[in-house]
Amino acid sequence: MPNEQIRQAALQHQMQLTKPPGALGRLEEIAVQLAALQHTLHPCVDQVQITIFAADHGVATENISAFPQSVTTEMIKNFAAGGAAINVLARTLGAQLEIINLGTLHSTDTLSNIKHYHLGAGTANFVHTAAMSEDQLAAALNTGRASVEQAQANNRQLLIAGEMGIGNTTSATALACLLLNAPPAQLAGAGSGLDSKGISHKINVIERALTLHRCHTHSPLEALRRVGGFEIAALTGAYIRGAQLGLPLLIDGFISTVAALTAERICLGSRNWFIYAHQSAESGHAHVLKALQATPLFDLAMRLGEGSGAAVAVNLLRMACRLHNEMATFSAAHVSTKTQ
Ligand SMILES: O=C(O)c1ccc[n+]([C@@H]2O[C@H](COP(=O)([O-])O)[C@@H](O)[C@H]2O)c1
Ligand SMILES: Cc1cc2nc[nH]c2cc1C
Repeated sequence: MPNEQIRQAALQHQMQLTKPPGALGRLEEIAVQLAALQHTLHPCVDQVQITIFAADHGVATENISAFPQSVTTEMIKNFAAGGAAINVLARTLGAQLEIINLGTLHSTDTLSNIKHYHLGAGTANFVHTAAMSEDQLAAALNTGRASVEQAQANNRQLLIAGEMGIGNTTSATALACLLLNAPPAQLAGAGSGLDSKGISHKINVIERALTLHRCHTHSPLEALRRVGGFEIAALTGAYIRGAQLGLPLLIDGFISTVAALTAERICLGSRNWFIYAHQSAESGHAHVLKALQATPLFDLAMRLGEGSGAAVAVNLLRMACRLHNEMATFSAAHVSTKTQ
């Protein structure tokens, strides 16, 4: 559990800093939350791990994305070459970046700076059958779990687990519909760029899938197996393990938040370790955040994924920590707050 005594002490410390109490708004909340999560009065997020899980989705053959499935593989090559948004952000932050391919249609095996776990050439098309077998689900969850254990062994202070996979907003939407008992029309959005006709078709595809799976889905794990993706399961495993190990987890956009909700449903209390970076432009994100009682830090109308919104939030967290740790107290600065 987050340390309640430290949380109270950190709150007290904020009250003594040379500013009107509360004047640094959510920066104060962040510092206090990180203090409680890290069990220290001096929170710090200098050492950041960013892990991106990538995979393909069988449901992409239903024409539910603005981009062809081959883009997943092409983007993994781009990650390997250092040219994607998350590469730039990770370099800016001095963060460790790890890319894990869990199973794509086309092989990326020749790329030496990518980790490969070939669970299949993407998931099965969940309009017709379960997306994953029991073994594939277990392997994907384990991959996420192992990546977090390695991050902890490397003394990382903050984890960002992100994703890349053409079609994964359809998978994440179907999963959120099952977990929240919500209709697809409420949660489905444009993903990487569908127009309104494309969104209507996407809703129809998800409705057909839910008709097949709903009555067989009696647990969040089974929902994940039936309509999830390899990378969404890896994210879920990473979030559960991060919470178990007591590592603060910075959550990115729509797909990441659906995985965070899945983690919370599988392992109650996981969400105590989540910090929500941003409100994605993907329309279903607001609903999923609400279900987690989450208020993200900012809304920049981003909808990229690959952990990018979370990466943008890191410097806010760092500034919150430094303000908490380095500002003078009223007594140290000899500032009297007594009115005449
Ligand atoms: O993170 C988000 O909120 C987000 C919203 C829309 C799209 N994406 C990214 O776009 C891809 C999925 O879009 P789509 O339309 O193919 O389902 C996938 O690689 C995600 O990382 C991500
Ligand atoms: C080009 C592109 C880059 C991405 N990064 C994460 N999701 C993505 C989707 C597309 C289409």
